[in-house]
Amino acid sequence: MPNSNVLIIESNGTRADIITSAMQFMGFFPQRWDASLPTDSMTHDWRAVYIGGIEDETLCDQLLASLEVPVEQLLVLVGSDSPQLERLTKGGSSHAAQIEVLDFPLRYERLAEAMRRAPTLRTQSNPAPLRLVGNSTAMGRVNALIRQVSPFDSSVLVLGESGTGKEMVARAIHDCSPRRDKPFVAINCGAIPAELLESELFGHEKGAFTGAISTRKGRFEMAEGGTLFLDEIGDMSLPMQVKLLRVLQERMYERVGSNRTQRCDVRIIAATHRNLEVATAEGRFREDLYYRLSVFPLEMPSLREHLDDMPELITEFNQRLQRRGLNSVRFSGSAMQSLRQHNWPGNVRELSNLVERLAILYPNSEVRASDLPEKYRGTQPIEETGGSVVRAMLDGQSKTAPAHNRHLMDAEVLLPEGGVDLKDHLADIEVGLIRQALDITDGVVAHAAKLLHMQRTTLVEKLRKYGLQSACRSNDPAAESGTAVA
Ligand SMILES: Nc1ncnc2c1ncn2[C@@H]1O[C@H](COP(=O)(O)OP(=O)(O)OP(=O)(O)O)[C@@H](O)[C@H]1O
Repeated sequence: MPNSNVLIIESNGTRADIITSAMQFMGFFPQRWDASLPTDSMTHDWRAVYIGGIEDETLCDQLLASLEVPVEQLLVLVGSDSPQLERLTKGGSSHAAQIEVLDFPLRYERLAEAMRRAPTLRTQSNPAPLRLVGNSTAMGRVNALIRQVSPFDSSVLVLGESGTGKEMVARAIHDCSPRRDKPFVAINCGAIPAELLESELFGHEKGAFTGAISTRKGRFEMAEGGTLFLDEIGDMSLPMQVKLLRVLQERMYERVGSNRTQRCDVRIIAATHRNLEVATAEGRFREDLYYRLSVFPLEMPSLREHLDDMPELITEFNQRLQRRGLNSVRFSGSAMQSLRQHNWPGNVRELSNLVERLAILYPNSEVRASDLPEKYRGTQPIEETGGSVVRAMLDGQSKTAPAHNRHLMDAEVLLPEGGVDLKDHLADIEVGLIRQALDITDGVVAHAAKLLHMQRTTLVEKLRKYGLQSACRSNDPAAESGTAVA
């Protein structure tokens, strides 16, 4: 299995089956170790190894060594009754990196939590890293700042609305820095309950608190030599802020339950969508910590401020979909015009989600303005005016459009600032009006044709051209593709 990323070393067949299925369910690619496998068939993109019933210490160490993954990049899961448990958790094995102990019967949530601790691998076989896209002036400024700050160890504070790419920037800084071959570890300070955050950040000793069944490394230790990304720092509790400040000042910390002080060499990049100056003024964020973190502030533009990057961002998201084996999607000129008018409160993440949604609805096809979900259709004057005229006609039960209303339609057509692809735009209007006519006439093609002042046969042709047969009544012959209707 060339894509295997979790190695299962377990002599008990039932146990091996359980772990393998759970890993597959979580989207990993487990491979069961088999003594008959040549060792070189096992050099893959390993992320974790499960060690269960294996008696032979030397073989266990040899297997770990053969994985060819730097120790700090490997999660070692050990069965609580494994013959290797004591040796591994006491640090007797020179290979053990991050260790998680699993009890049986296995609980899915426990396994999922343990797997979330698997450090991101940075091996040559890793999938292509995500690209930070953008040639606009605003993104050009961001890229220049990334290049300027990367070579140094200064703390960076990335500010900006949700979904603007703050985490991507943090990764980009790490990837351009001399620490690039060391781990990049991210933690969302807002998502972890305050009482657990300390042990998440600094680790804990076995027995430090109820549930601390084994010694565990914290994120600082996992990021040693590399970069620690503290997301949503503005949500950190005040007592935790004090502890973090001490690490930033002294570069030292203790695991929870230990009085042994550990030194750390970690670059800090923090991010928040909150206004930390206001939080500081209101006493919710320590001023001294704020100044420590914001040595180099980097403000991310909202998507509204770099709309020119939208085509390139869409191309990037399509490529990401294709890498996941999904379809891509195209946008017509008028659909792009509509998207430019949207406010994008969720920023680039919202755009990425929209592209994925439309790629599922319109696989490998072109999305027109009228196909967009309603809130993205913007204020395309032509379509909206057309729609309101037809609705007004029907509200008044009139079958013909008064001349002054037609004039009103013409009067409200405004040429967008950047010009318009006229053919495309007119097709959009046509599709929009046909859809509305069918809607109003309950899909009866003859009635819709009358409303549109055209021959029924002409409308049937258009329905075929635009693939709108499904909008007709199912017993209307026009609904059947390829049916010639006189
Ligand atoms: N310039 C960009 N180029 C390519 N992808 C981007 C860019 N900016 C954001 N993205 C994508 O948008 C999504 C959100 O980005 P990211 O998680 O970095 O945002 P964030 O600001 O950290 O969000 P939050 O504040 O919610 O944590 C991700 O899928 C990311 O890959």
